[in-house]
Amino acid sequence: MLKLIKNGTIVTATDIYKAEILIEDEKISAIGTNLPAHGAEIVDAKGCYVFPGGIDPHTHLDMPFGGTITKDDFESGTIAAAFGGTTTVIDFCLTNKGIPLSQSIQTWHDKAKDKAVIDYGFHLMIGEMNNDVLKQLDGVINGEGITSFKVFMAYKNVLQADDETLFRTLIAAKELGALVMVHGENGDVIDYLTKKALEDGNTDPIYHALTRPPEVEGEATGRAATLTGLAGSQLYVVHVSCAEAVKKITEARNKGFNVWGETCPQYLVLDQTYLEKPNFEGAKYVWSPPLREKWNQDVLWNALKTGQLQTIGSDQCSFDFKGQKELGRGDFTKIPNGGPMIEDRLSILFSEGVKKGRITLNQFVDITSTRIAKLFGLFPKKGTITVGADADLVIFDPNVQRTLSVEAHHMAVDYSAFEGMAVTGEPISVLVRGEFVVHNKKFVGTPGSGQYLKRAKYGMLRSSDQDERQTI
Ligand SMILES: NC(=O)NCCC(=O)O
Ligand SMILES: [Zn+2]
Ligand SMILES: [Zn+2]
Repeated sequence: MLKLIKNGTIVTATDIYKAEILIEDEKISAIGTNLPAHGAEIVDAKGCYVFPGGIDPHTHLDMPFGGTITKDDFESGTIAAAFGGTTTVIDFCLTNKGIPLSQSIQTWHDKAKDKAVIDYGFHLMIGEMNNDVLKQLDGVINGEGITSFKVFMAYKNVLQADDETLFRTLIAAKELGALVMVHGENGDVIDYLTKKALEDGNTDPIYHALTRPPEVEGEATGRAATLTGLAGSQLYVVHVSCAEAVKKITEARNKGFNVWGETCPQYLVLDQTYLEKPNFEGAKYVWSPPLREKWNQDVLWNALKTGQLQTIGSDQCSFDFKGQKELGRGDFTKIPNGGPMIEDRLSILFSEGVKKGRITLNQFVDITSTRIAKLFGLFPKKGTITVGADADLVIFDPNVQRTLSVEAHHMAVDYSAFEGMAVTGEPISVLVRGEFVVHNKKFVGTPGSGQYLKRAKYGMLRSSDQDERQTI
């Protein structure tokens, strides 16, 4: 079925212009003015921007963590993502030591395949590195098209890997063409500080933040960056929350190291005082790294503006307040770490970023979509509006005023991290490969219609699942 999007303003990472978009067989087949309709369904985007679909490089859907399992799975999570203007997620596939990687990947395929309403890929957690794991990586990259690995430097005795594992993963990634992602916090120091806090009777949610000071994020980020330079490899630091970590990334980049950084909407608009909310409500804001003193927000916005940080991920990892976050009443270390952000990523960046003059409209597209597609081997199939690209499009009204709230959102979780926040701008309709998933603010998608994405190696282009081409 043909569709013709008319009267909208197309925005890419580089251009802003008025034109029509013709969609045919899942792809953009023409862009121009006065395009022949050929019986196409006409989609009126008057007064709206047309963005490439958002790509969320950092989600945890249907993930066991903290003695429970995230509330949003691949169905509710991707529906919420679509309402927020995201058409692709890259979720973290957890692994267990000694278990074949293919088994863990299959578990993640099973979680996603009948549920996702938008397209999806996986990053693979590396918890140990040895010859047996090394042998399996060729299949992971060339078979599964998983071209990014995640190493946790925190969560001691749970997910944390040691420095040898990180270093060997960096070396392997360089040889194989993968991007290494790190959760940059010093897990050993955090482990000591949390034990000490509990011994001293400090059990409230605020101690989650006080036992993970910015220095432990800066130290781990700097260590990972140094090891990346030594290995001549490539690194992507997830969920950067503070000035200390931005500084380490900037220093590494200034030395010419291939180091990239992501921040998240929560660090841009919320601060550490949220963990002090009474009646244990601070638990709603417990995630890692923690929220920081407010002044860090200016540093993060400036880093996005100047390119010291390049992307924004949601770090969606949602737990209900009732029954899940409450597991940590009387012991903050038992509060499941994570929050619900998948739906609000674009809206917050647009409203607080573009509307307030902190970033440009083109930067907004680059930060939420294009750069992510390039770093994670999806460009130009995803991440831009061009002939031949997947017709993943967001029709976005830049003038709607609304309030973020648990009643208005579509995540399965029982609270909003951004409750009461006024934002300007809203995705009105969202298409994935030419089909509406959200149409005039109503969900019209189908669970299971989302496709698994095999991604190109680091620095390579991807036009289809089969096609990997020249270095960007
Ligand atoms: N961020 C968080 O607290 N939970 C999700 C897991 C992670 O990204 O560290
Ligand atoms: Zn993390
Ligand atoms: Zn995460």
